[in-house]
Order: sequence, then structure tokens, then C-alpha cells
Amino acid sequence: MERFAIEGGQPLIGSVRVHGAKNAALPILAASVLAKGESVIHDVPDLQDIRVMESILRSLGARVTRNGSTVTVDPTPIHLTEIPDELMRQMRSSIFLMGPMLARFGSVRVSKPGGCTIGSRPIDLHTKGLLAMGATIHDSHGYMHCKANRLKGTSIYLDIPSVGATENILMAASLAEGTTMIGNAAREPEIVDLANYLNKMGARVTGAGEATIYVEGVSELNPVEHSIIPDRIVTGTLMVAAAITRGNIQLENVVSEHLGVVITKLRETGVEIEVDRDIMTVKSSNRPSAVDRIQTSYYPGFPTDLQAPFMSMLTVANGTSIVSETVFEERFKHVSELRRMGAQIKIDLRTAFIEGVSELTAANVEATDLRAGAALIIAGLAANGTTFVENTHHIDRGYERIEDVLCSLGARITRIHD
Ligand SMILES: CC(=O)N[C@H]1[C@@H](OP(=O)(O)OP(=O)(O)OC[C@H]2O[C@@H](n3ccc(=O)[nH]c3=O)[C@H](O)[C@@H]2O)O[C@H](CO)[C@@H](O)[C@@H]1O
Ligand SMILES: C=C(OP(=O)(O)O)C(=O)O
Repeated sequence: MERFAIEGGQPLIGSVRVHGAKNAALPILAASVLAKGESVIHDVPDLQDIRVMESILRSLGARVTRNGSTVTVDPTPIHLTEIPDELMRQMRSSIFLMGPMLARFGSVRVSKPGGCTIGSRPIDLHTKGLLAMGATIHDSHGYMHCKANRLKGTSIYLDIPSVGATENILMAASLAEGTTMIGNAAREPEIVDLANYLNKMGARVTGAGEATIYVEGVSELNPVEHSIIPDRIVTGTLMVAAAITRGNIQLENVVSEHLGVVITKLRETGVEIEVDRDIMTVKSSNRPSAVDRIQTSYYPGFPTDLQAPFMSMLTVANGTSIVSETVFEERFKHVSELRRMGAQIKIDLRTAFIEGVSELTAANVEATDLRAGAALIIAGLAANGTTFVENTHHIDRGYERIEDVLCSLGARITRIHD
């Protein structure tokens, strides 16, 4: 077991580069099986979830190598179509192999994916989409065996603009016969990055980033080189960390357009933000002001993945803030831990009322999931005393060596191996 020890009270100062986006790299690595030959993907963060994706690809027979942040995948030797249950259970994104494996090899056997416990997270929209394209899915002993000769393009309307379902259908449709229309599609920047990757491979995807996506299927895709977009959630997390510590940081490799609502809300709290091409400066010298309302939503709304980190900052704001979580049913698990540190938060169903206190106090707290863990680190950076955050493995799923990044900005944080 590992935990972080964070000595609070140091303002973050300096400059860091933001790594590539986990949520773009995962579907793109899965999509690499659609091509015949070696794909080269740059700026792939070295994270636990990415290592699991690499292990899944290897377990199927693919050759996967890493050199720095460049990952090369050659799916040519793939000879198995069953994803081992122990790998499926390690993360939600294991389900990303369903669409591309089915489209390329006509068969895939998967069990229910694991992932952060932030809600029920069904996969009905993924399976409905593939069924509509002509796949058969046989459920038995906890496994789903999916088969198809060649998938057929069709019109699919998603009840919810699910990121994962949009991506799975998009990948499957690329090699289907005919045109697929995805209505009420997710519009996240990671969808656009996946579509750009597929189009480089020879796919015909239009409308990615909009609510209706069209995919004209082709019979073959080619391996290509691609660079992953910067991680907007890591960027947002570091912005909030700078704000709560009254710091002054420069973030390199940022796409500010991906963070519109986050920048607006942070400016409302009094944080100064300047953008010069892909460099963002975040500066704060005063106690933040409370915000009237934050409501998580699908892109371009406020990202649910930044709800917990943002809430940490609001615990020390001047006034009462209101934060509603509409995407996942159980994404307030950080609240009880923040209360241990002196935060004053009341919950009414899916809305939190945060009455800002002048100071947080250090405590032993537990990361229950990835972003809850990030939120506790942020709280620890500002708290009086030394905070211990248990269960670092959740945080390692999404932040590459977070303690090194924060230490390079002047934080005092160490990883303890018990
Ligand atoms: C690897 C990755 O990209 N993860 C992100 C992705 O997760 P993920 O793709 O799992 O999230 P979805 O967009 O699918 O989920 C949104 C909502 O739709 C529901 N739903 C989803 C699929 C389905 O078949 N049926 C269904 O009911 C979910 O329970 C949830 O309430 O988008 C989430 C929402 O922005 C982010 O928090 C995750 O960081
Ligand atoms: C919930 C997240 O990831 P995943 O969908 O991989 O569980 C996240 O990145 O915050």
C-alpha cells in the first residue's frame, strides 16, 4: 500500500508541461487494432490505465512497445479474441476493445468492465449500437460473446451522449459496410481526437465534435502516426491547485478552448488566467470567492471529472458555493473525506452546498476514486499540517507521477511505501 504525505501551505510557483490525455489515448490505442501494421502514437501518458490497455493488447497477441511517451502497436500477430477477465475488471476503458475487435476480427469475448465506483455505469448504449449494426451478443457466465460477419451501417440514436458508447460505435462503424449516423453523440475533444486518428488511417468520419456524426465505412484501414491531445482534466486540476495555494504557474501544452467553462468559473472566483497560444498562466493572490452554481454536464458543460478538484478549492472560498453533479450518481465520495479536514459541506441528493471556511486542517484521508484522490491532494496542498492520502493507486490511473509534478512547482509531497 502507498500513500501521499502532503505538507500544506506552499504556494505553487513555476512551469510544467501537461501530458497527453488519458481519455484520448485509451480509445486510440484500442482503435490501433483496426489497421494492418504498426501504428505509432506519441504523447501517450505513462499511467496505470494505459499500462492495462497495453497488457490487454498484448494478451490478444499484439506487439506493443514504449519508448518515452511514444507507444507503438502492431496488431498483426493478434490471434485471440477473448479479453482476460482480470484485465477487463481493472478499468472501464477495457470495453473500448469491443467495437474495434468485432469490426476487424468478427468476434470478441468480454466480461463486465471495472473502473471507478462513481455510479452504476452500464454499457447498454454500447451494446445497443453494435446490435443495431448487426452484431449478435450472447451472454453467458458473466461473459458477452459478440459476433458479426461484417457490421452494417445504420442510424443510431443515443439516449445519453455517452463518451464511451460514441467511441465504440465510431470505431466499429469505420470498417462497417455503408454509412452509420450517430445521433445525440458525445462532443468531447477526445471524440474529435479519435475521429482525427481514424480519418488519418483512411476512415471517413464527419461531424465529430457535433451532436450528429456520420461514418462512411471502408473495407481497410492503414497504420499511421498520431499525437494525443493534451489532458484537459490534468490541466484543470493543476489550475485549481495553483488557485488554492495562491500560486503563480505556467502550464505548457494546453488547449484552452477545451477548458472554456472551467476558465470562466475559475475567473469568477477571482483567479487570473492568461493564455498565449498553448501556454496558460494561472495566478491567484487572494482567498477565492464562492461561485453561485456549478452543474456538471456533457461537453461543453462543466466536466464531471473536475467536480471534485474544484470543490476542494471552494471549501476555502469566501461565501457559500453550490455544486450539482448530474452525470454520475455517486460522485460525492470526496465530501466525507474533505469534512475530516474541516470542510463545511451539506449534501441534498445530487447537490452540495459548500460553506467556505478560512482554513483546512490536515487529516488522514482516503482516495476512493481517481478524481476524489486528486481533490484530496489539492486540499492537502492548502491545509494546515501534514495530510496523508491513502490509496495512491486510484490517482496513478490518471496523473503521471503527480508528486514529481507538484514538487517541481514547490509543493512538499512524498510517496510513502508502507
Ligand atoms: C475513459 C473515458 O473517456 N472516461 C470518461 C468517460 O467515461 P464513460 O465513457 O464511461 O462515460 P459516459 O459518457 O459513457 O457516461 C455518461 C453517463 O451515461 C451513462 N451511460 C453510459 C453508457 C451506457 O451504455 N449507458 C449509460 O447509461 C453513465 O452511467 C453516465 O451516467 O466520460 C465520462 C463523462 O464525461 C468521464 O467522467 C470519464 O472520465
Ligand atoms: C472516471 C474517469 O475515468 P474512467 O472512465 O476511465 O473510469 C476519470 O478519468 O475521471
